[in-house]
Amino acid sequence: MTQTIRFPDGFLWGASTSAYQIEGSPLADGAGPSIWQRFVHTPGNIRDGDTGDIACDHYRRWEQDVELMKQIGLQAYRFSINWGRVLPQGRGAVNQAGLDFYDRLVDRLLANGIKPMVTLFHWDLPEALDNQGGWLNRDIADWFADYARVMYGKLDDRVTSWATLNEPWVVADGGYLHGTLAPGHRNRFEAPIASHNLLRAHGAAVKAYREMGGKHDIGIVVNIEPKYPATNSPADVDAAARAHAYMNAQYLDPVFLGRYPEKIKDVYGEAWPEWPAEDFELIKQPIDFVGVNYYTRSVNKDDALAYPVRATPLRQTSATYTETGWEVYARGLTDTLTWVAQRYGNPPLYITENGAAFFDPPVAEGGRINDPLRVDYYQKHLRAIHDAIEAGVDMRGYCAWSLLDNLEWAHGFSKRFGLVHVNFATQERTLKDSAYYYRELIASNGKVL
Ligand SMILES: CO[C@H](O)c1c[n+]2c([nH]1)[C@H](O)[C@@H](O)[C@H](O)[C@H]2CO
Repeated sequence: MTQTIRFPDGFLWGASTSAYQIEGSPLADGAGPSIWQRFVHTPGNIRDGDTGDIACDHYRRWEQDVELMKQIGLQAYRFSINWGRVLPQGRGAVNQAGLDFYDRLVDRLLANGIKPMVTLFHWDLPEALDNQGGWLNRDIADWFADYARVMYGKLDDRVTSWATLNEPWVVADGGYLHGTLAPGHRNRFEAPIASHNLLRAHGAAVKAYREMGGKHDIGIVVNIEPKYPATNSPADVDAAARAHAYMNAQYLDPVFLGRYPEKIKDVYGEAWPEWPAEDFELIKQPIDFVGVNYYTRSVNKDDALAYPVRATPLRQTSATYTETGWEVYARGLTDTLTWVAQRYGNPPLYITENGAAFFDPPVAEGGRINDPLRVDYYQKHLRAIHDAIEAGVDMRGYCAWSLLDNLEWAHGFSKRFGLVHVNFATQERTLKDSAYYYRELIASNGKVL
C-alpha cells in the first residue's frame, strides 16, 4: 500500500530563476554591464553564440510571467537581483529605474499571494567591480554589504526572505579555476581567494542586515552534491572525501563552524593560503536558513591527475541521465539533507533549486508539452525530501528549477529546465505537463505524490 505523503502544514512551494538567465535588457534604463556581458560576447564561451541580451525578455514581460506563476499556483518565487541594474558601477550612485523594476515585481508578487524570495547575488557581478579585482579584492565584502543595504532599505518592508549568495562554489570553481563561467579565469591560486571573499561578503551582508535591525530571514544558498566512493578502497574513500570537502563542506563549515574542513588543504595544496582569524568571525554570522540546490550525486574514483580534488566521477551504467549529463539519483537528496541536519544542528532548510533538463517534444496539438521524465524527476525527488522530513530534517519549502526555460549559462538555450516552455524566437510561453503536475502537488500540499 503506497504511503500517503503529507508535507508539513505551511510547507512553501515555489519556483526559481536568476536575473541574467531570464531578464534580458542587460543595459536598459541605466543598468551597468555585468561580467556576463563581456563573457557571452566573447566568441566560443557560449554554445551557439547565445547571449542574455534578450533571454526570456522578462524585464519587459514580467507581468505576464507573474500571471504564469499564479496559473501554476506558486506560493513563492525565488529570483535574483541584477546588482548592476541597481548600482551600475557596483558601488555609489543608485539607478532608480533598476530599483523600481524590482520594487514593482515584489508588489505584484505580493498582490498575487506569492512570497518573494530574493537572492542578492546569482553570479552577475558588475563589470566595474571586476575591473577593480572583483572577488579577488578583499574590499568586495564591503562593496557587497553596501549593495545589500540598498536592497534591504528598499524592499525589507515587504521581502521576508533574503539569500546573500547563490552557490559560491560554482563562482570560484567555474569563474576562477576552470574558466567555464564569467569572469573566465583559469588560476588555481585565485580560486580559493575568490571563494573566501565570497564567504566574507556573505558574512558582511548578514552583519549589515542585523545591524540595520532586519527582522526577517536571511541565509545562503549552496549547491550540494553528495560524493560516494567508487569502491571501499582507502584511495577511493579519500578521493570522495576530498571531493566532498571541496564542493560541499568548504562552504557550510565556515558559515556554521567558523573553520574550513581540514581536508581542503589536501585539495588545494600550495595554492591554499592562510586566512586571518577575524575573517571567520565575519563569515560565521548566525543565519536563519540554508538554501540547498540539489541536482545529482557523483561516484568518485581516485585519480591523481584530476586537479584539484584528484577524483574522477564514474558514470553509473544502470542510471538515467539528464541532458546536462547528471545522474538522476533522488536518494542522494535524502543523504544530503540528513548530512546538513546532522553536521550543522538541523537548521531550517529550503530546497532552492531542484530540476532537470530533458529534451522536450515540440508543442503538441492543443498546446500540450508532454515531459514525463521531468514529472518523474520531481516525483522521485519530492519523495526523497519527504523521507528526510520523516527522518527529522527541518524542511521548510521547495523551489523547482526553473519557472521558465532560460539561458543555461555556457550551454546557452540548449538545456531546458523550465516548468514553462519558452519559444525564444517568439517569446511565447507554454506550460509543460510538469507545470500542471506541480500545480496539483501544490494544491494538495504534496498528497498526489
Ligand atoms: C553545480 O551547481 C548546480 O548543479 C546548479 C545547477 N544550476 C545552478 N546550480 C544555478 O544556480 C542555476 O543558475 C542553473 O541554471 C542550474 C541548472 O544548471
